[in-house]
Amino acid sequence: MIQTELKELGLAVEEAVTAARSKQDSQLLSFTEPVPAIDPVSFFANGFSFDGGRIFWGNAAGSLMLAGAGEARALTASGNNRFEQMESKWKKMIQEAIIHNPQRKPGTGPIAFGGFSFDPAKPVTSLWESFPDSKLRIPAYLLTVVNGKHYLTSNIVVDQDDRSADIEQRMEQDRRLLLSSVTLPEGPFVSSKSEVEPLAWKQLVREATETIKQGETEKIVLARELRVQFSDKANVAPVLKALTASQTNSYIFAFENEEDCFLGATPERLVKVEDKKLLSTCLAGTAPRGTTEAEDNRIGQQLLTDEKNRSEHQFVVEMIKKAVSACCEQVRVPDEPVLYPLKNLQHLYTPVEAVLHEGYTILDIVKRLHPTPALGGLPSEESVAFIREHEHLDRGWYGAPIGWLDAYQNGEFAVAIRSALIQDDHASLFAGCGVVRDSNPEEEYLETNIKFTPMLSVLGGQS
Ligand SMILES: C=C(O[C@@H]1C=C(C(=O)O)C=C[C@H]1O)C(=O)O
Ligand SMILES: [Mg+2]
Repeated sequence: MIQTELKELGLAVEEAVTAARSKQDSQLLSFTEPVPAIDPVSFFANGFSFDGGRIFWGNAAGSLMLAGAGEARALTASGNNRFEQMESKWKKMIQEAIIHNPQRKPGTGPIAFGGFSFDPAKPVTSLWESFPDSKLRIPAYLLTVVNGKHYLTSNIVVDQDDRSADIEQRMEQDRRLLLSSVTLPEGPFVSSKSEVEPLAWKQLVREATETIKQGETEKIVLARELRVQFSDKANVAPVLKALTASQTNSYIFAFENEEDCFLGATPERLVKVEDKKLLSTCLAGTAPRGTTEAEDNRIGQQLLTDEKNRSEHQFVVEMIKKAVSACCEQVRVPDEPVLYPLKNLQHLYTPVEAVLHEGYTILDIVKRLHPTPALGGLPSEESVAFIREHEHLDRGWYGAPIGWLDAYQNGEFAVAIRSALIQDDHASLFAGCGVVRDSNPEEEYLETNIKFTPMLSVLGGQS
């Protein structure tokens, strides 16, 4: 990494052009500067015409938001060692970049943002054909809002025959467009919806409980799909606006790939790393919210003591604790879960804190954690094999890590649940649940129904 001391954009661009000429290859320049406040959803909306697609991220704490437009570079990897491949591609790219980012705030500079498929060994159907096994994108333009301060990072690929003046002019035009105020278009409206094979899904839940009773596994997470048709091509920006407003306590994410957009509001952190401090989350076990405070409390208390839900949860705690302990010190995990309330439902929640051992990166942790028993099952290999063989759904990026990392060893990945894949005038929504020994197919079916509601309502499918 060449950390430039240059203050002026013009000088940085000239330095990049000179570097491109001397190595006779393209040069990535990343230039970060403070900018006046702008709503990240407006920035996202303004970015619709940039090649490659847009990205969006808002963390559950509300302290970091990212909005990106265009694609300066893309890193892809496939197969079993996709996390290692990604790590080495990312390191190489950062080493060769010219980076101007005096303040080095988390989530600024040349970040890589993207996701991974749930199971690279499962055949891909046409549904997810534009989403590779794994893809991290370095957006051309990135707005970072961190602790209320706004930064713009421009990631520019400079070629040997580029002229500095032309590049600066193009950047000036782009930033004027992206930072301008905008009126958001109308959100989508669902004209029809259809559940994919609900009866076959319930039957599969029954089969999973049989498999568990035979002692082959202890927990298997099964998911299903709900398809919705819109009256017109769907606009994503107003959906993000609605999710940000309605789903507090959740990570709001979007990854647009050309015409398709995968987005959601997930409560489930996989891992966060900042200054070597690691946070992970065990989230499993579900109940609805009550309509009155008294009813809500009663349901919550029941959830906290319910054996079936506690067992779903405990499998996750044990696995995450073990995986984190293998590469961290000072691992702290409370003995008992607490409630994690969301708009439409509540979960059992156990936070995990630790300090990363020297030499480990966030992608090492993502690799060790994915899939946790919150999305795969326990033991992992057997439950994922069951899902691969029996589940009809092509999960694609659903249920898998989505998030970002920066050049300073910070990053955060969430588990992409409560999500939808929007494709032009239709979308697929995904929801799953943890099947254990005494799961009841009808109850699990109802649980997945509630898990569809956060996305369904912002897509104009429910009041
Ligand atoms: C699989 C999903 O959620 C997971 C399953 C849960 C459960 O079965 O209780 C709860 C939270 C998540 O771990 C989903 O929302 O699609
Ligand atoms: Mg459950």
